[in-house]
Amino acid sequence: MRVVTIIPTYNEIQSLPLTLSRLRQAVPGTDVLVVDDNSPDGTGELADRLAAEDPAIHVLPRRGKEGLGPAYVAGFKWGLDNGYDVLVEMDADGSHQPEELPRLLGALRQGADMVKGSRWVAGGKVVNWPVHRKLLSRGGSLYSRILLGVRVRDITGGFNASHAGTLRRIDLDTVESVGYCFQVDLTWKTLKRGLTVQEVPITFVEREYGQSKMSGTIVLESILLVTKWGLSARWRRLAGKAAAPSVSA
Ligand SMILES: Nc1nc2c(ncn2[C@@H]2O[C@H](COP(=O)(O)OP(=O)(O)O[C@H]3O[C@H](CO)[C@@H](O)[C@H](O)[C@@H]3O)[C@@H](O)[C@H]2O)c(=O)[nH]1
Repeated sequence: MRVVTIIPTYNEIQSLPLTLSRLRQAVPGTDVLVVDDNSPDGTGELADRLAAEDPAIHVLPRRGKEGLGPAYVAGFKWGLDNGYDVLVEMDADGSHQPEELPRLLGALRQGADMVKGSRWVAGGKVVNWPVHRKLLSRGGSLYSRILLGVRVRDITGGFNASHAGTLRRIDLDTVESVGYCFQVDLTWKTLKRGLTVQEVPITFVEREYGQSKMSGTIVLESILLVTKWGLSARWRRLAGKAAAPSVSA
């Protein structure tokens, strides 16, 4: 099973080296793709230097800050073009623990089409996250569950693993979300295809270095897109054009 872990970066110069060394130690078999949006702090150049020292590390440089969604779509296309069987999403800032990746990969091996690291299932937790971020994350997942009719507890979570076949079934060119709503978008598209999404508990640790790129624009985009997808799914069901989505989680 050829695995690539895709790490999107924007201004992560302090966090990236430790995240990469922890990842390579915890899962020596994974290749890594850093997708950098021309970070002004030199993260891209640092990633190039690390890639020169380790053939398992690759870098996909992009023109400028275009958002998490386009960065992951570009990373997925690179991974599929290069023949990987499993594509992992992981933040650069240390909030996702590389040591937990083997459990995600194990669940994928046992048959799930997509595995989501989850803060909000039994056994999952967050460390040092401010109250407003906990509320935003839980509120976003609750809103998505109600509107989309799915059971996933942590649909906005960004520590995920998917089979190449799962991503091939999703038309990546139809991904419209630019910000963190991409995580909901990908999960929703997976469930809509009748594929299975399994949640595995993880511990999410607030970053020590740098800053979150969460913004009001990202929240607004999420509300608008989830509302649109939810209403359109209801309309299609009422019009008899679609079956109810799989609610498996
Ligand atoms: N290439 C690229 N990377 C980006 C961009 N914006 C953010 N990133 C990268 O995406 C990762 C997550 O960004 P953060 O800003 O650290 O996210 P967070 O606030 O900790 O958000 C958490 O909650 C979100 C909502 O639940 C999750 O979607 C996210 O994965 C994470 O769990 C980091 O590696 C960051 O550098 C972008 O425009 N381009």
